Amino acid sequence: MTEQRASSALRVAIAGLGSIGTKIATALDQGIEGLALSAAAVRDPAKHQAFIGGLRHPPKILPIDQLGEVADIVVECAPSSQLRAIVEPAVKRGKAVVVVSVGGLLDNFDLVDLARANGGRIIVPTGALIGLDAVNAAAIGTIHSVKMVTRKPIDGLKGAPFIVQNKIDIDNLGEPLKLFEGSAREAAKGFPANVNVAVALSLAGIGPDRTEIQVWADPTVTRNVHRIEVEADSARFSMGIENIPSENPKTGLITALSVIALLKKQRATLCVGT
Ligand SMILES: NC(=O)C1=CN([C@@H]2O[C@H](COP(=O)(O)OP(=O)(O)OC[C@H]3O[C@@H](n4cnc5c(N)ncnc54)[C@H](O)[C@@H]3O)[C@@H](O)[C@H]2O)C=CC1
Ligand SMILES: O=C([O-])CC(=O)C(=O)O
Repeated sequence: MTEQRASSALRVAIAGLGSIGTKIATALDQGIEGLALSAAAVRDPAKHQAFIGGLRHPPKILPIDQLGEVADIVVECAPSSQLRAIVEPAVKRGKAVVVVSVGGLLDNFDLVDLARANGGRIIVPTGALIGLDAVNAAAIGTIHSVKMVTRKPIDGLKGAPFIVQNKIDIDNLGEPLKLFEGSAREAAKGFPANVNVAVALSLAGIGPDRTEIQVWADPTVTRNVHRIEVEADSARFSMGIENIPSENPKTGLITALSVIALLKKQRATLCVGT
């Protein structure tokens, strides 16, 4: 990147260098047109020293609430418990925040008003899902129903609050077990690290209370499988995706790629898809 291009580059900061964050940091470090990695926040700097030192242009390491001071776009990819601490200071400064822990937005929806009041933005990527462009388009008309069925391997569901609180033994399942059926809002409470996709789907369409979801623990699958049916006045469509888990078994590999694709669009001359 020339000096002139570097100085006009959009500065991106990453909150959380886990499964998703490290892939985004690597992509930015390798070069995305018009973007530069300016900073990152980590919980335990010693643990990330080797990764950060291995980057061509190591970013500054800052506390999560300071990322908006050195970035135009902050990418949130930490646990949802950290969402507010990351998003609030950034949108107060009028910055854009890409939120992947989108389930956490439901209990912090005032952040959207805060962003609006300060000229900030909250951007939810398609993430581990598919087809939010079509859902957005259908929502311009009338969507009658959105139904989603999620199946995950046992490792991808372990520790979910719904399973722990209801003392459900999923370790010895011989066949698929339906754990939950209800709204995306309720699902996000019971499975905060599993159904961000359902919340993203709901925000693109008819909201978290009307979007219906089933969550299955399925010992017969090796991928995170999501199937969606949308019934609208413009179209009826079915979508499905079978995500290969990343090193975090709860998180599909495609999630980080979705954010990288979104970042690429920020300065791309040719943009395809909404
Ligand atoms: N929207 C979507 O489609 C999807 C969203 N997700 C969500 O994305 C988020 C990130 O997922 P992964 O990268 O797989 O998680 P991960 O557990 O691999 O990484 C999270 C990172 O955040 C770090 N962290 C925790 N507290 C921190 C703090 N106070 N300051 C800085 N860093 C901190 C952790 O040390 C860890 O490195 C999760 O909330 C997950 O549920 C996951 C998959 C799909
Ligand atoms: O990666 C997936 O398949 C979906 C996921 O974890 C989430 O929505 O949080």
